[in-house]
Amino acid sequence: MKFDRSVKIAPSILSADFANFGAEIQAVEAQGADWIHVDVMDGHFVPNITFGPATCAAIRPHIKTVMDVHLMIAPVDPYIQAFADAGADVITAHVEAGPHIHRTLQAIRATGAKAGLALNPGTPAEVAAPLLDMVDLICVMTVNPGFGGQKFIHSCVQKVTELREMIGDREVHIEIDGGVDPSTAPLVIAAGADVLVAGSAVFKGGSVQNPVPYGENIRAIRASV
Ligand SMILES: O=C(CO)[C@H](O)[C@H](O)COP(=O)(O)O
Ligand SMILES: [Fe+2]
Repeated sequence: MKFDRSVKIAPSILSADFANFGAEIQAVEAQGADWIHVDVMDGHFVPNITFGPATCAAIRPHIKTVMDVHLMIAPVDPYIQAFADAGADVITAHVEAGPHIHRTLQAIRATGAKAGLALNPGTPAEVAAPLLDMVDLICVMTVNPGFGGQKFIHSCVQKVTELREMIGDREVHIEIDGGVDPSTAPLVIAAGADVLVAGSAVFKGGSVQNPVPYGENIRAIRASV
């Protein structure tokens, strides 16, 4: 996976048809998705449950681009190798999910996957400062994690500005996750983000049988920035 700073749109399959992940992924990629964002929730770190490494392994052959796995689970460390074996290109863990984020990031990189660090809306940018040389991506949550379709929290935009400044010329992506649509995307891109996760804003109005709205929705976000 080569680093580049261009704007990337990563549809979250949290808003896809759970009985049809393979076809949904192929549809959004055909309609212009740059990465595929995969939300793993455990009903403990967040109040919702999605799926685990077996589902990730099953959908992997359908992804031609980048498999971006967002782990909303605690603990994280016992499961890192399983998600790497499932074919994740990026594995993102939350700083709030345990006491040893430094060890977690080391363990992710040791698998060969890119290491992501996610920050909840209530977590300040400064927590990332000692970790900047250990991360390939910082995921700024712009909703409280657990559900799709929530409202973007505007106070998080300032955090993106602070992180962009802290990152300097390091090759670290800033990803925005939650409530991204054509009205909020320009705010975070202007602040320095380059990866836009979007679930409801990409999948709305379309289906595997009628994927054209997926393309329209992706193009609307791209055109807005
Ligand atoms: O991590 C997530 C929720 O915890 C999802 O990636 C995020 O909410 C995307 O959904 P939407 O674009 O509908 O807000
Ligand atoms: Fe996510």
